[in-house]
Amino acid sequence: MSEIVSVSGGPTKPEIIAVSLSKLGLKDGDRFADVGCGTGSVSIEAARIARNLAIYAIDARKEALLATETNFKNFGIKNARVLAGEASDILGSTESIDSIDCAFVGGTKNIDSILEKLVEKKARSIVVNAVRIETVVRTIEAMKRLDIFDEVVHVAVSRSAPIAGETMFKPENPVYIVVGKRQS
Ligand SMILES: C[S@@+](CC[C@H](N)C(=O)[O-])C[C@H]1O[C@@H](n2cnc3c(N)ncnc32)[C@H](O)[C@@H]1O
Repeated sequence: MSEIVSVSGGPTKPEIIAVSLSKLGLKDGDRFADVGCGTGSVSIEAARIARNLAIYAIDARKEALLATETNFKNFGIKNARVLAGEASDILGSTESIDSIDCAFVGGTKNIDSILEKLVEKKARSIVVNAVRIETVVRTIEAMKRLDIFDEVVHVAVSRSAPIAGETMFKPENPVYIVVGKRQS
């Protein structure tokens, strides 16, 4: 089994990916956008849940794109396009992507614009991960303006760690999972 190549900010912790993808509700054949893909770990897990996904992995950082390409190759991810640049520009262009069914947003720079573009692309389900409270509030407000706000889940995970031959728990940074659904 390959080890995932990491970059700063990623990979997203597996427990956070699990809750995020369960909220997303992927279906076989969906067009899935991994916005701010970092290492691509969310796309890799998404491809285990749903068959024949068309994956659009987007990041503005060169090192993230290189890690995603390596990880996709090592984990046998097919039918994926790795797109370089500002997500709101890429999602706004009809040349790169004509429609999206579900989107995971792990990179929240320009979140208002990203959400607008995902709604224009007819996304039925959007999940945003945020650690800063200001980003959480901005995301909720933008989703309410766009009439897609569903819920926020605050996830706090503690992981076992050895101590003097026994076991203690160390807390991970809490993450807010903000969920948007198309009303219809
Ligand atoms: C926290 S990391 C994502 C981690 C990723 N989910 C993983 O599992 O590796 C956030 C990433 O989003 C990217 N990013 C943030 N805002 C962006 C934007 N507006 N457009 C493109 N990339 C963005 C950053 O470059 C960074 O690589």
